[in-house]
Amino acid sequence: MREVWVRNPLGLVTFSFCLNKNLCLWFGLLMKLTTFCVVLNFTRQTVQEDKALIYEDWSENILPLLDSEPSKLNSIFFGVEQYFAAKSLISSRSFEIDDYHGFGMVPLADLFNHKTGAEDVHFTALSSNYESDDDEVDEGIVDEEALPQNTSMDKTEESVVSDMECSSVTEDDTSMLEMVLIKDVSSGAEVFNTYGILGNAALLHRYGFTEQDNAYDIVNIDLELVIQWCSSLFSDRHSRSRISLWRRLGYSSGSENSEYFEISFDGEPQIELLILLFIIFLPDDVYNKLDLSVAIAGNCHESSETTLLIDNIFSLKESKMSMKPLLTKEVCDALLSLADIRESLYGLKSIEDDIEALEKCSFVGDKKVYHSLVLRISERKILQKLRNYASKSYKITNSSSARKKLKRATKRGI
Ligand SMILES: C[S@@+](CC[C@H](N)C(=O)[O-])C[C@H]1O[C@@H](n2cnc3c(N)ncnc32)[C@H](O)[C@@H]1O
Repeated sequence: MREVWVRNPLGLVTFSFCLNKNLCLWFGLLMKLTTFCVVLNFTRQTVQEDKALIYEDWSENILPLLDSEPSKLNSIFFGVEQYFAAKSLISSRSFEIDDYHGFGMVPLADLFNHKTGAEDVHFTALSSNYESDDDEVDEGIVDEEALPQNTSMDKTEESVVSDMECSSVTEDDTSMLEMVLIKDVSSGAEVFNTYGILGNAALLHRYGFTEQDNAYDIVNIDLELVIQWCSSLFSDRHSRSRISLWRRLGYSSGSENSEYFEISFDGEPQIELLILLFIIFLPDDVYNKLDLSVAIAGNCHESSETTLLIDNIFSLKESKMSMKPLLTKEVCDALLSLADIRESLYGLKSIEDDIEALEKCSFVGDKKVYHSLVLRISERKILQKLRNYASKSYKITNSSSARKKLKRATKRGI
């Protein structure tokens, strides 16, 4: 394995890593073995699923070695707890390099701490072999031409760079990864990378830390929780049939036992949740018509009313602009109830108690307590925004329908 300094055509000083493909592939394989999902939507279920997968890996790959006779492994170092610890360490220091290399641990690249949306360095693929359908293969891989043309390196460093092994780097070298400084960094300041656009639960799960005021933070509401709430208002039969229709309309996602809805940092619920709540509150006759239309199949709807409803629902999926019709009083009240039920999962302590505890807690002292408090507070603030969203949306929808009623009445001369 070797590393070289190179200058790219734009004059950016970059540091390239020569990847040992076998090493990368090995770690890639390791990552795949445990199917560690590097997706935005980390949830409680993801943590549980990952734990189960890691346990499965350990049982399949390590346990037979321990059980084999004569075993050369000291079981003290190869228990499941040790396996979890090693796996966490690897996971916190590896990332998806690109489509070609998959997951890997890149020497030096793991030096950088993460900053959401304000990183100083990017990793770029040198060779066209890395190119995927998208121009950007992952958050760290960028188009060099889009980068700023200045660099914080001074002349002395540049000349050192040009003296080095530039000639050994070719455009088609599939083993090269380039690190580009994308903005000036003051001398002595920390240089940050980004591990991606991740909410606090994802950061905590994968890397063991959180960020205050993380604009990509989200809260998940499990489908299970929605089902429980629904069953408290309606019969089980009602809940089951409405959820089934929602699924048949194609709005469910993920596996049946790990479905959830996201609430964005601004408190906006995922449209799929609004559609489900809307379907739950449909009057029986409208529900029956819709159900029949869906059963009859595809697009040959019998009544124009049903067609309109389905069309509305489908166009809602494409455009956020038309979310308003979904925000009926019942749906908004349901959102308020769901926010309360979700909040009750944090236990008896109020958000104010959490804020007070965070003020007293030091970042360096008890990291676990610190980061769990940041996560709780951030999520609870999002739930508060969800409540504001529900109250505000209802007021807006209500006042606009009141205006429409007034207009109609005026036209009729009432
Ligand atoms: C790839 S390493 C980064 C370099 C690391 N600080 C080191 O000591 O080599 C990833 C780990 O660094 C820590 N880390 C990275 N960014 C952080 C941040 N913004 N705040 C707190 N810890 C961070 C976390 O422990 C994470 O698991």
